[in-house]
Amino acid sequence: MILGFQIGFLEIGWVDVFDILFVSFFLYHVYKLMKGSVAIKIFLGFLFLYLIYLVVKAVDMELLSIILGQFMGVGVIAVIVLFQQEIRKFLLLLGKTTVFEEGNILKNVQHFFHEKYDKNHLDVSPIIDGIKNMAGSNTGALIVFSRSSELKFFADSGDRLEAKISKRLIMAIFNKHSPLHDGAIIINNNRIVAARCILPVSERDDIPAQYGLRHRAALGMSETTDSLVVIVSEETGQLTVARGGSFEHNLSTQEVRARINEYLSNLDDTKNESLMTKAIKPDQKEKISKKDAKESSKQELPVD
Ligand SMILES: Nc1ncnc2c1ncn2[C@@H]1O[C@H](COP(=O)(O)OP(=O)(O)OP(=O)(O)O)[C@@H](O)[C@H]1O
Repeated sequence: MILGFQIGFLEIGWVDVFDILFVSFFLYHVYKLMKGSVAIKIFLGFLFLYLIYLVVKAVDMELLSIILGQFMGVGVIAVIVLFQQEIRKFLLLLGKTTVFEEGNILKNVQHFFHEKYDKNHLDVSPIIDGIKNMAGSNTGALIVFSRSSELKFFADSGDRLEAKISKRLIMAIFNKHSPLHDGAIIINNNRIVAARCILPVSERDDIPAQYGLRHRAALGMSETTDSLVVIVSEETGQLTVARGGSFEHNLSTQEVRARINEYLSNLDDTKNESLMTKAIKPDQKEKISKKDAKESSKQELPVD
């Protein structure tokens, strides 16, 4: 061992320091992933059992340490089964922060040759116009923006469209009588990739009761993927953005436009924390009335 320093009888090497730092970093990220979900309670239960096991082993309580030892032996399998959702999220998180992310290598090459390359070339205006109209008429909508991949897994859960974006198409999809209105649309690379997509539902237990499945699905999608999800509430016409496992509620269409543009231009990577400061709080129960939503839509630019 490369000796670093000594505290009393403890010899601490630099490798130990890195080991401790790495484990702290790992545990912190595991905690962040699980925060607010039921899994954190199971995780703490496991941790508690493991600590008891260590104590029991240290004081040589044979019978108990054999029983707990058996339990710890199958612990890895139990952990994989119990935490499959979290492990999936963690691996996705690892994947999306590496150069191997889908499209990432290509993007970097394009960046290298064309500094001003705009990744998505997305004109947000028709989408914002559609959102404005849907908010005014209390038409529920779920719109997923993805800057890096077409989210194939989720796109395949719905109906492939590969359609050019237009305000009328978006409104037609989410029209209550449309066979495509249920679920989410996915937008990537300046096209509507798919409609009627099923998103993963967040398991967080601190989401206020007034937010139903549409909001849960948006939050779940933002937890598991690097996407930005816009929700138009059918009940209130209120606009919400979900990103990185947080909500921003009660946004104006201009604010939604800004969030989408920031997301697509990558600016929010560094500002994401500050943008998402309005994470859901139990007391955040204000709802925009139908009238307010209509008035706010009138203040926006006229739609074509
Ligand atoms: N897993 C899912 N993936 C995609 N869309 C979903 C999912 N679950 C529900 N939805 C959509 O949400 C709709 C139900 O919304 P619900 O009223 O429960 O949500 P809400 O959050 O209260 O929204 P609203 O404010 O619009 O009422 C469904 O009709 C469906 O279109």
